[in-house]
Amino acid sequence: MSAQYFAGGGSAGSSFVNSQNTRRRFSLPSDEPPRNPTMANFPKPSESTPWSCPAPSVPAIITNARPVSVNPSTPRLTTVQENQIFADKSNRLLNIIKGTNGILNELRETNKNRFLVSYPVIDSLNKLSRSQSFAQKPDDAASSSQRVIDAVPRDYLRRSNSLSLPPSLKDNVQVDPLTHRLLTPETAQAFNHQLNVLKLDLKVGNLSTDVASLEKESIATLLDDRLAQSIKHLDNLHSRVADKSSKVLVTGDLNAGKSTFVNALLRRDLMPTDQQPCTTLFCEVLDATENDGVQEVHAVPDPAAYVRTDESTYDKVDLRHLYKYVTDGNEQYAILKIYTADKRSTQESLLHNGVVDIAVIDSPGLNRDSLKTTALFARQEEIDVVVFVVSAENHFTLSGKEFLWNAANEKAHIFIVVNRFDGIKDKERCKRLILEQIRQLSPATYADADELVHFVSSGAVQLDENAGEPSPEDFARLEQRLRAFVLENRSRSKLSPAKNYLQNLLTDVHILSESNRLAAATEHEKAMRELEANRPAYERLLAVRDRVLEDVEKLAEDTVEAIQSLARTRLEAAVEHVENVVAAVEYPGFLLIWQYAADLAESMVYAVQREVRACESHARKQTAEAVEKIHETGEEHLGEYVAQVDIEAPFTKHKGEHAFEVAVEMTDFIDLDLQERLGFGLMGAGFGGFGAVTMVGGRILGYRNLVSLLNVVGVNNARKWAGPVITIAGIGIVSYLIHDMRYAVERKLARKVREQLREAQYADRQSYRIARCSRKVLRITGWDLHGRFQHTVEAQEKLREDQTRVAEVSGEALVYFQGIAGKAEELTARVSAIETEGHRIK
Ligand SMILES: Nc1nc2c(ncn2[C@@H]2O[C@H](COP(=O)(O)OP(=O)(O)OP(=O)(O)O)[C@@H](O)[C@H]2O)c(=O)[nH]1
Repeated sequence: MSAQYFAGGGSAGSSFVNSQNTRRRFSLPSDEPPRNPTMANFPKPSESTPWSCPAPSVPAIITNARPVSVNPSTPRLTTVQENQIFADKSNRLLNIIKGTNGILNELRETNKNRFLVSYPVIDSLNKLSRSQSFAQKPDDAASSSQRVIDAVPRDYLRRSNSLSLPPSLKDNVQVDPLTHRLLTPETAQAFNHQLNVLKLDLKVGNLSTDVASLEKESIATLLDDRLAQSIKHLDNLHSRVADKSSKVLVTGDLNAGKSTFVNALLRRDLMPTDQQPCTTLFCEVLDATENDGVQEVHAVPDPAAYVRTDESTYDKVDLRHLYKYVTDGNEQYAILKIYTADKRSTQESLLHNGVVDIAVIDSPGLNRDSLKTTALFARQEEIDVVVFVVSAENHFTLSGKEFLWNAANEKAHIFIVVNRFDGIKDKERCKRLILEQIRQLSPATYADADELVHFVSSGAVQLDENAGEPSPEDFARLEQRLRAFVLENRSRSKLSPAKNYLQNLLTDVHILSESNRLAAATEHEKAMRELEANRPAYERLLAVRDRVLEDVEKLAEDTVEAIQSLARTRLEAAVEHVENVVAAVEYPGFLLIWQYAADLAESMVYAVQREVRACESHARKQTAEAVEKIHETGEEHLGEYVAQVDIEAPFTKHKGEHAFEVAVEMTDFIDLDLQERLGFGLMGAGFGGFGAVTMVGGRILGYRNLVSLLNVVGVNNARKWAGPVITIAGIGIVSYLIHDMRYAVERKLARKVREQLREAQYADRQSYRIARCSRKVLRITGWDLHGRFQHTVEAQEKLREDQTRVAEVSGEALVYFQGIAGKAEELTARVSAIETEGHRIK
C-alpha cells in the first residue's frame, strides 16, 4: 500500500494529513465564557444510558494517575449529556462552516466580477522595522525584512485581542492604483507571510515567485484558487462534522491478538486469526445498517474515491471469502470495508449502539514495512481513537515502540490493550514492567492509565453472540472505557480540526478584508479630495471657454468686416480713376497708336489688379494680427501651444480670381460722343483748343441742323456750294478724327474698362473674396481654439469621471469589505466560543 493513499484518503481529503504538520494553532480569545456544562443542565445520572453504568470495581493501577485528556475539574458527564453537548457544538460548527462558505463564495464572486481583491502591502521597510514593538526579539541579528516577516504578523495574531489590523499595517497599506502592483517585495512577502490558509502559493515548479512581481490580476487568480481550495476543504469539514460515526484504529505488534480483540469487541468470529501473522490489509468493520442491511465486503483500491453506492469504486466480495482476501495480501486493494450485522442489542453493540456509530479498523501487524503506512493511517484526523494491542507475553517490540512514540506526538492519548494476559503468571510484575514502558513512550497515556491501559485476554471472550455469556469483568470494563474514550475524543478529533481551520481561515479573511477596506478608504478619500480640489478649475474653465469663444468670434467678424469694407472702398476708387494711368504711358505717335491703345489697356488693368493685391496684403496683415491675438488669448487660458493655421493658403488658392482682360477694338479709336469727349477733354491736357470746333462739327453732323441751314441759303445755292463745302468739311473731319484719335483711345478705353469692371461688380466681388479668405483663416483659428478648449474640458471631464468612478467603486468596496470583516469577526467569535476539548464520560 502506498503512502499516497493516505494523503488522499478519508472524507476530509488530503489537506487533513498535509495540514497536520503545518497547521498553526493559536487561539483567539472568545467573547463568551467557555460553555462547560454543569450537571444542572443535563439529565440526572439515573437517566443515563447503559454506558453510564458504574464502572466495575477494579483495583486502580496507578493511584496518582490524573486524567489529562480533559479538564480534571470538569465533572464527568453521562453519554446522553455528552451527546447533547456534542450535537449542540456540531450544529453550531456546521452553521459557522455554512456562513464561512457563504463569505468565501461571495469573495470569489466579488473577486471575479466586481473588484479585484488585492493583497495589501506595507510601503516602507523602515516603517516595518519600527513595528518591532510587536516583535519579541528586537535585537535579532536577522535581516530587517525577515525580522519583520517573522515578527509583525505572527506576533499580532498571537497578541491581538481583537481582529483589527496592527497599526503598522493600518498606516501603511498601499496599493498603487495605476499599476495595481504591490509595493516592495519585502512588504508584499511580509503580508503574504502573515496569512495562513489564504497565503498565496507562489511556487512555480521549484522556483518561488515574488508576490510583489505579480500584477493584481495574477494575485486575484491565485486568490481565487485559494478560495476554491478552502471552499472544498470546508465541504470536507462539513461532511466530517456532520458524520455521526467515529473510527477506531486497532494496531499493534504482529500476532499480538488484534484480530482476536476485534472479534471479541464484535462478539463474532469475523476477522481471521492465526498463530502466524495473517492480516495483510486494513479492514474497516462497519455496521450492516450502513449498507442497507446487506452483509458483504467491499474491496476498495482507492479509498478517496470510494462511494458505497457506486460499484465501480470497489469490488464486491462475499463475506465467506473474507479470510482469503485478508490473508492473501491483495496489494491492489488499500482497504476492505466489511459490513456486518450485529445481532446484539443496542446497549451491547459496539458498532451501532444508539449513541455513537463506531467503525473498527483492524490493521496489519507492525513491522519495518508496515510501520510507516500504519502511522500515516493513524494520523488521519478521521481516526478518533487509536487502540494499541500489545502482547503481555512479548511486551513492546521496536516497531511498536516507534509507532507509540510518534503516535503519542499526534494523538497524545492512546488506548492500550495488553492482551494475552491469561498466559502471564506474575501478573503484577507484568503490569509494572509494561506500565513503565508506557510511561516512557506516552506520558499522557501513562498519566491516565487507569482509563487507558487495560490488561485483558481477548481470547477468553465468548464469541457466540447468541450465548448471552457475560464478558469477563476486565474486558467489560475495557469496553465501557473504550466507548467513553471514543466519546471523549470524538469532540476533539471531529470538531477541533474544523474549529482550528475556521479560526485560521476567518482570521485570514478578516485581515484580507480589513486591509482591503483600508486600501479602499484611502483610495476613496484621495479620489474625493481630488474631485473637490479640481472643481473650481473645471468650473472656471467652462465659464472662460464660453466667453473667450464669443470674443474670438466677434474679433473675427470685426476684422473681416473692416477688411472687406476697406477693400471695397479702395477698389471702387481704383475703378473710378482708371484713366489716371494715361499720364504714365508714353504716346509713341499716330503710326503706333494701336500699340499705344494696347499699352493703355494693359496699364489700366494692371493698376486695378495692383490695388487688389494691395488689399490682399493688407487683409493678410490684419488677419495675422487677429490670429496672433486669438493665439495669445488661447495661451493665456490653456497654456502654451503652437497654432496650426496657414494664413497664406486661402489667399494663394484664390490667386487667379482677380484677373480680367480688356480687348482693344477698332471702335476704340473713334469717339463721336461729344459730351463724353468734352467731359474727358476737361480732364485731358491740351484738349480745350479743340473743344469749340468739335462741338460745332458735332452740330454740323446733325440732320436737323443741316435742313435748317438749307432753308436759309436756299436749295439751289446749296447745290452749288455743296460739293466744295462737303469736301472741305470731309477733309476737316478726317483731320480732326486723326488728330483726336489718341484722346479718343484714351477716353474710350478708360470708359470701356470702367464699364466692364462695374458690370462685373469687380470691387464688390474682389472685396468679398478677400474678406472670405480672411474669414476662412480666422474661422480655422477659432475652430482650433474651440477644439483646444473642448479637448481641455473633455480631459478635465474624463479625469473627473475617472475620479468619480474610483470614488464610487472604492466607496462600494469600503462598505463591502467592512461587511465581510464584520461577518468574519462575528463568526470568529462564535467559533472561538466552541470548546472542543471534550468532557470526561462516566
Ligand atoms: N492465550 C491467548 N491467546 C490469544 C489471545 N488473543 C489472541 N490469541 C492468539 O494469538 C494468536 C494471534 O492472534 P491474532 O488475533 O491473529 O493476532 P493479530 O495481532 O491479529 O495477528 P496479525 O494481524 O497477523 O499481526 C492467535 O493464535 C490467537 O488465538 C488471548 O487473549 N489469549
